[in-house]
Amino acid sequence: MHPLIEGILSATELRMAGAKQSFDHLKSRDLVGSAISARRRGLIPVIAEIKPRAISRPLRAGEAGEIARFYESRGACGISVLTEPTYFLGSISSLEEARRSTSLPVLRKDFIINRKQIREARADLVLLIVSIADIEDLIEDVRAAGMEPLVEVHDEHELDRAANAGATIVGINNRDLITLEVDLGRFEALGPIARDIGLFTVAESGVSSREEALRMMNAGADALLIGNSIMKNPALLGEITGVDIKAT
Ligand SMILES: O=P(O)(O)OC[C@@H](O)[C@@H](O)c1c[nH]c2ccccc12
Repeated sequence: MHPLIEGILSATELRMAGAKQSFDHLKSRDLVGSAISARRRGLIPVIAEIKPRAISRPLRAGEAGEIARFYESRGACGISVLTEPTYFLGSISSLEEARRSTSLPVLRKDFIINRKQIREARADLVLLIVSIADIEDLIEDVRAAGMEPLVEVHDEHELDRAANAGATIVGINNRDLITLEVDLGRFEALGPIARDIGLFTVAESGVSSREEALRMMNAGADALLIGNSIMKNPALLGEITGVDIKAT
């Protein structure tokens, strides 16, 4: 494992020792339905990520809500919010703000390794990374809390594990968690296999143009997850989804 990821995991363990557990059971928002409706409107379905690390500073109060509303206006079908504070500069309050500010399904992006973390915040989807977590148990915990797991895989072995554990939405990460390098060929190799077994597939990481987005769609992606490029240049999102800005 990359030393950075190891550092994040130990910081997470420490933080969780004193974490609060608050939770409401409001109705969950449906990512699959939202992605399908985006496609019906002729848009590329993008889960747009709020990722403070990409701009090298934590967000100001209110900023996560503003970004979420902007993403919604540019045709996003979902919002992803990094909540990991130590390296990614994220926060639970950004997640709550983003969810309050739009009606889109919101994905909590963090390094979830225990069930306490799952009940820390209300999201619609929770990322579970096969290579770091005991997903066989955590998938059930996420569903018991009224949310849906988005299970992240990097290779065929992890994909099998996700499918056997009951995942229905999988994220195929183009970024290698050991070298942190991006290769869009990873989704092209694994996406079709995941689709063939009936999973909803999200192509994660490394997309920074309409062409690259189309490349992932041609490989069978049901949705894309994009962070860095749109945090740095938010106007890019409308180009990628294909939204008609004049109509918004
Ligand atoms: O910023 P990018 O290259 O567009 O990637 C977004 C998203 O896929 C990436 O942030 C991500 C994918 N899996 C993760 C797990 C933890 C933290 C972050 C991630």
